[in-house]
Amino acid sequence: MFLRHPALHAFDFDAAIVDLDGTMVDTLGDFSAALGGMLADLRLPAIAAASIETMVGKGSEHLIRSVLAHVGVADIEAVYPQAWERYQHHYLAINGQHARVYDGVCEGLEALRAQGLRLACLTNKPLSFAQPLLAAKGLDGLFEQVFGGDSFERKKPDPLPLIKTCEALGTAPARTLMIGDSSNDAKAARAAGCPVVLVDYGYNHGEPVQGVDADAYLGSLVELTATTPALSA
Ligand SMILES: O=C(O)COP(=O)(O)O
Ligand SMILES: [Mg+2]
Repeated sequence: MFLRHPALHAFDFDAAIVDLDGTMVDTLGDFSAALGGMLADLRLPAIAAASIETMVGKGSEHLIRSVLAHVGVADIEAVYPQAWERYQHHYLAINGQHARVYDGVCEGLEALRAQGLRLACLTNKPLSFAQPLLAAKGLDGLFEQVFGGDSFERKKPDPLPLIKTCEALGTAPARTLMIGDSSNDAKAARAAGCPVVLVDYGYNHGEPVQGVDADAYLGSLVELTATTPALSA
């Protein structure tokens, strides 16, 4: 199939790999609630959601270490094991309750599937957080494969998770489109040889996503649908 977006006319795809946080679901409220519970349990100061937003995208371990540094913990590794245990406890208790699916996600992905693309979800979130979240938001049925930040030896921006996801789908990276919201998705895609589009409404470490090397930037996943014959032919 051909995608409608002007920058993508040259590409022909068999599958798409879709990021979760900041691309399909706005999870900042969940991150904020879980980290708030963790910090309270550790008797540490609270952190604002705006600060958390800049730290999301490289997985839970990186997020927890960044938050501990931000609130002034000197010996992060000494606190880390308990912080991770408390974070996991709180996240699983509220998973999805302070999160919402972005406009256009279901329509966009259903249209890609209707045109024959195979879909996988690849997130840096732990798989045990990702699976219940997708199910709670009614997104789980869209994907043949779901992989988390702990599914492979390394996380995005390393290309390994994308290469492994292409292998699981049985598709060539050059014919597998990465759809993400951050430099982690784009760097991983470039290194794996996958074309990549980025949404402009997610979390990119506080930086405008247009500054990241990608094939196109989207305001909504519906922009990926090939409903315009003149453009999709
Ligand atoms: O957990 C994170 O850091 C973000 O996960 P993502 O890969 O779905 O954006
Ligand atoms: Mg993301």
